[in-house]
Amino acid sequence: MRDMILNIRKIAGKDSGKLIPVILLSVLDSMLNSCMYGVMIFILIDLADSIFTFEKLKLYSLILLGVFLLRCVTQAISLSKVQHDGPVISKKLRLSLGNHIRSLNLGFFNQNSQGRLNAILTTDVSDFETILTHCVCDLVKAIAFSVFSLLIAFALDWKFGIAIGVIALLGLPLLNISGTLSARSGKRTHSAKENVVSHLLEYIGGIKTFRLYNLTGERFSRLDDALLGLKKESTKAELSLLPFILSFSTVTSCLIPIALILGAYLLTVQSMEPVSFIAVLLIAVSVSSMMSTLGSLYPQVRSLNRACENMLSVLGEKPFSYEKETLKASNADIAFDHVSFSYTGKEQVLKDISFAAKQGTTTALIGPSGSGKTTIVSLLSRFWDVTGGRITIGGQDIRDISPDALTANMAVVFQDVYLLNDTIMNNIKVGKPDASDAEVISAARSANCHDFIVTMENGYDTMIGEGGSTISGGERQRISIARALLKDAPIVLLDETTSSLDADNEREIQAAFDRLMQNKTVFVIAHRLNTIMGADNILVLNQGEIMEFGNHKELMRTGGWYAQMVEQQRQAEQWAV
Ligand SMILES: Nc1ncnc2c1ncn2[C@@H]1O[C@H](COP(=O)(O)OP(=O)(O)OP(=O)(O)O)[C@@H](O)[C@H]1O
Repeated sequence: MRDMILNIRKIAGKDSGKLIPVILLSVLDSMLNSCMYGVMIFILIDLADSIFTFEKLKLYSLILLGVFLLRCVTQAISLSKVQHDGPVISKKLRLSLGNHIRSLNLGFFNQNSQGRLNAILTTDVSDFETILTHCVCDLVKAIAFSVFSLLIAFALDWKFGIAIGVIALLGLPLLNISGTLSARSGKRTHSAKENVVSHLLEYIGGIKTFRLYNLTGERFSRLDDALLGLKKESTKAELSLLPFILSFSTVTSCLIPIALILGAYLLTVQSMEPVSFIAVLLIAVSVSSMMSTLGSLYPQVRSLNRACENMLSVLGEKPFSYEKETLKASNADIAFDHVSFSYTGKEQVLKDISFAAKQGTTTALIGPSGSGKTTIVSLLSRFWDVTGGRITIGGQDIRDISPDALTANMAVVFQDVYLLNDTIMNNIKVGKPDASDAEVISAARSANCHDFIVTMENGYDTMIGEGGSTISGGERQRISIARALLKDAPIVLLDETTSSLDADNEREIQAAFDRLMQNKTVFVIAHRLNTIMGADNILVLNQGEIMEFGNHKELMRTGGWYAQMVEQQRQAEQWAV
C-alpha cells in the first residue's frame, strides 16, 4: 500500500494533493451516514422508554433532515471535484507521457511495441483516473463507515464491538489475498490487451499488404487468437478472484447471525436492553453490506499499482540530455568526428566515420542497401545518439543542443512521408506554422504541387486522410517537399526525394531544390547516380565504413566502387537506347 501511495505521488505530483479534500469529504459523508444510525437508535430508545413525544419527533426529524442535507452537499462537492479533477489529472498525465516520449531516442520504440504504448496511454491512464477518483473514495467511505459503526457498537455493548472487530480481522487475510491475486491477474490481462491492440494496429495498417499476399485470413486468425487470449485471461482473472470475494462476503455476512445469536443470549441473561439489540442488528446489517463493497473495491484499487508501474516505466526512461535550448552557431558546417553507432549495443552499424560537410555544400550518401546511409541522417537529426565520437554543427556537439532547437534548423524530406489528417494548407504549414497562405502557395508552386492541389475539390482546404492515405505517393512526396521549402532551414536532409516522381516532375523539383540548397548544408541519399553527380562530396559507404569520399571527378579518377557503378549505369542506358 505504501508503494502504491508513493507511486501515485510520483505520477500525479502536486495533483495527488487534490485527492485529500475528496477523501476528507468521503470520511465526513461516512460520519454523517453513521450519525443517521445514531439518531435512529435514540428514537428506538425513546420509543422503548415511552418518552417519544411530538417535540422529540420534530427534533429528530430536523436533525435527520439536516444530516441528510449536509450529506447531499458533501456528496455534491465531492462528486463535482472528482468530475473536474479526474479529467484534469488524466489530461496532464497523457500530455506529460506524450511529452516525455517525444524526448526519448528512437531506441525506446524498438523495445516498446505500439500496442504497449497505446495501452499505457489509454487504458492505464483512464484506469488511474477512474480508480483514483472513484474507487479510492468509495473504499475510504466503506472503511470509515465500518470504523464509525464499530465505535457505535462498542458504545452500545463492548461485546458487539469485539464481535464486529473479530469478523473484520478474519476477513483481512482474504481481502489481502484477493488484492494480490487481482494485481497479478491484472498484469496478465493487461499484457493480453497490449497484444490485442498490437495485432489490431498491425491488421489495420497492413491490410493492403495482407490482401495482396492473401494473408487476410491468416492475419485475422492471429488477431482472433489474441482476442481469445484476452478473453481467457479476463475469465481466469474473474474466476481466480471469485472464491476469495465470496469467502470474504460469507465471513462478513456471518456478522448478522452472530449478532442475532449473541444478542439473543444477552437478552435471555438480561444483560442487554431489547432496544439495543435491535440497534446492534441494524448496525450488523449495514456493516456487513459495507464490507462486501470493500471486498469488491479493494482488488480494483490494488490494480492501480499496475497502471502506476506501467506509466512509471515510461516516465523513468532517460530523455535526451542537453545543455543549450538554442543552436547558436556562426555557420552550418557539419562534421562527423570518429562516429560509431550501434542500434542494439552489439552490432556496429557505423564504424569510425569522419568527414566534414561545409555550409553551402551538398554531400551525397551512397552505398549498398544496409550500409548505413539512413543511419547517418538519423544521427544528424538526433533520433538516436552516437555511441562513439561526436557530430558537430558549427563546432557545437549536437548532444549539447535540445532536439527541438536542432530540428528547427533542419528541413527534412524522408522516404516515409507522413501527412497529418488535416487540410493540405495545414500540412504544408507544418514547415512554418506562422507562414501566410501566399508563402504556402509559393512553396507549393516551387515543389510542383500547386497545379494538382487547385484541381482538388476544396483546393488547399482539401482534407488529407491520416498518413496521407487519400493522395498518391508522388503527391505526398511533393507536399513534403513544399513543407521543406517553406521551412527554409540552414540544413537540408533529403532521403530518396525524387523516387516517386516522373522524369518531367523530377527536373522541375530538382530546380526547386537547387534554389532551396543555396548556402545550405545538404545531405542527400539517392540511389540514382545521375542525380548526385553535381554534389560537392560523394560519400560511399560499405558496411558502416567510408569506402570512398570525394567529388564525382575525384572518384571517377580513383576507379573504385563509385566509378564502377557509374560505368555500369552508362552501359545500362546504352543498352536501353
Ligand atoms: N531501428 C533499427 N534497429 C536496429 N537495426 C537497424 C534499425 N534501423 C536500421 N538498422 C540496421 O542498420 C543497418 C544500416 O541501416 P540503414 O537504414 O542506415 O541502411 P541504408 O544504407 O540506409 O539502407 P537502404 O539503402 O536499404 O535504405 C542495417 O543493417 C539495418 O538492418
